[in-house]
Amino acid sequence: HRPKGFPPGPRAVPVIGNLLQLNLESPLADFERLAKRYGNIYCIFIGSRPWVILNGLQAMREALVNKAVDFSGRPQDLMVNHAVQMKDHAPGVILADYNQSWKEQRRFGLMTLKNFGLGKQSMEQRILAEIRQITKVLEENIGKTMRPQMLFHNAASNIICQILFAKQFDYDDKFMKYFVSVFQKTSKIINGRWNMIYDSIPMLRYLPLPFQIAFKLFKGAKERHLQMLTENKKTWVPGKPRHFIDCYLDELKKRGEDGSSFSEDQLVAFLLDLHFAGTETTANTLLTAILYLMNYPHAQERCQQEIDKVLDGKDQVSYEDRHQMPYVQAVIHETQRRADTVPLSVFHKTTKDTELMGYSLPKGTIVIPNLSSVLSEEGQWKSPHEFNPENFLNDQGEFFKPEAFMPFSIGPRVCLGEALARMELFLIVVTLLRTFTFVWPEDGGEPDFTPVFGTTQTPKPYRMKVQLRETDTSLNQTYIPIL
Ligand code: HEM
Repeated sequence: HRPKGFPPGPRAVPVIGNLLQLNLESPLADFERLAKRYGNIYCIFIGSRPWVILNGLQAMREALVNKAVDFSGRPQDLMVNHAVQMKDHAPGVILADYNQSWKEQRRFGLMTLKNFGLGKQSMEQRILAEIRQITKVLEENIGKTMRPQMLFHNAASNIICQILFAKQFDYDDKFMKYFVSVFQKTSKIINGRWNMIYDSIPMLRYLPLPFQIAFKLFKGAKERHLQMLTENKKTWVPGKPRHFIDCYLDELKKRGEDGSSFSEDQLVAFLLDLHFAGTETTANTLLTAILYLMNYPHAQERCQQEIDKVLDGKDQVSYEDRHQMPYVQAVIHETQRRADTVPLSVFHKTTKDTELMGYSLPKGTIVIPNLSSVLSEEGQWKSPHEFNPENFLNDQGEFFKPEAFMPFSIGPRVCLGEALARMELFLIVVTLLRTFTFVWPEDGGEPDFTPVFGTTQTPKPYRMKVQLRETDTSLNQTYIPIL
């Protein structure tokens, strides 16, 4: 049943709604087709429930920024809630509804991440430490062809683990491998065929279908995070925080029983949120970066020239150097645009009866920001459908960021880890390109740039050839024969 004044959409059938009209492997092409037919706001039915899809910059800005309060809720009764949320009073931050508790947790999370950027053991140092591990693995593979999937997942996971637990794991560590695998698997189950089926047909929820796997995996992940918390509590010294857990425990102690939203259950939920969101997103963006750099060797070479010029005589890159590297910045942003890492954002919900571009949306309507549609929207980009760093360069060759660049979403729910993610992408890409050249193997076949759909999209698995750059003399000694 379509409420009065509701956005238009395809006719739905009872019980399953529009389910059979969507390609459940990836609904993105269907969403684009429906936008052409019905406009930038339309509605589909998943089961008996309407989902309103927002497309294009204008609708996104109108809802998420101009009417931010009305559109910043989160649905509470979808498969993802049932899978991730073990306790009602501890929703964490990603899936928390728009309320005081979410505000407190989010503010604390932002502050804590920011404070890690200060002091001696700054965020930048932590990332650079991880880059040394990546470089070691790549050095072992010079002249060889390797699959980089695990490497970048391990590295991204390790950076967030340094913040959460002050731990940098070896790449064959069991704890780390467990989480990387949980995140890879669940990211595909919680957005795709299985969540749509679960959310459409409640009757099927108890059958042994793949969504049960997601439930089990998240439960296991939470148990391990709880273990981490229990262990760290034994050595916690109030007022001397070593990592995120300690900061949270300090806050909890400070607040006492003040009725705020802080609790150990919330902390465990927060750890999972940051660990998950911090691993899959950055890893898949990096994988996309290498995929494009290999297949656009001129772009790779131009980055290397810029890097060599700016870093001449320096030991290592610093995040400040980005201001002198407009082309590298453009390439990284273009990679993010093409990676389209979180295509449908995290689902939103209206917090009250509201209106959007002439349509009425009752309180509690599920709203899906189709970020993917903005990242390739015609009229917003010089080359909307191709890889072209010029999308981010003006006529003077200076870096600029078009308004339609929103891989982190916009508005009050904008990605909490944006600053960290951008720092990671810059430091990692620059350091790797300074030392290595990445080459698409001769027997690599035609590259396929279409990502595999999920909450986070993944480039199709590929192989890369690692070459040491000729300019790096320290590792590239020439043999001089003795006469
Ligand atoms: C390239 C990397 C990343 C991308 C593309 C990305 C993208 C996104 C998007 C699209 C959202 C949903 C925003 C919305 O609901 O409108 C989000 C939320 C979030 N992200 Fe990220 N993210 C990235 C990295 C990270 C990292 C490294 C962290 C952890 C430190 C993180 C933590 C979060 C959290 C906690 C939220 C929930 C915010 C809230 O609901 O208030 N993300 N991210």
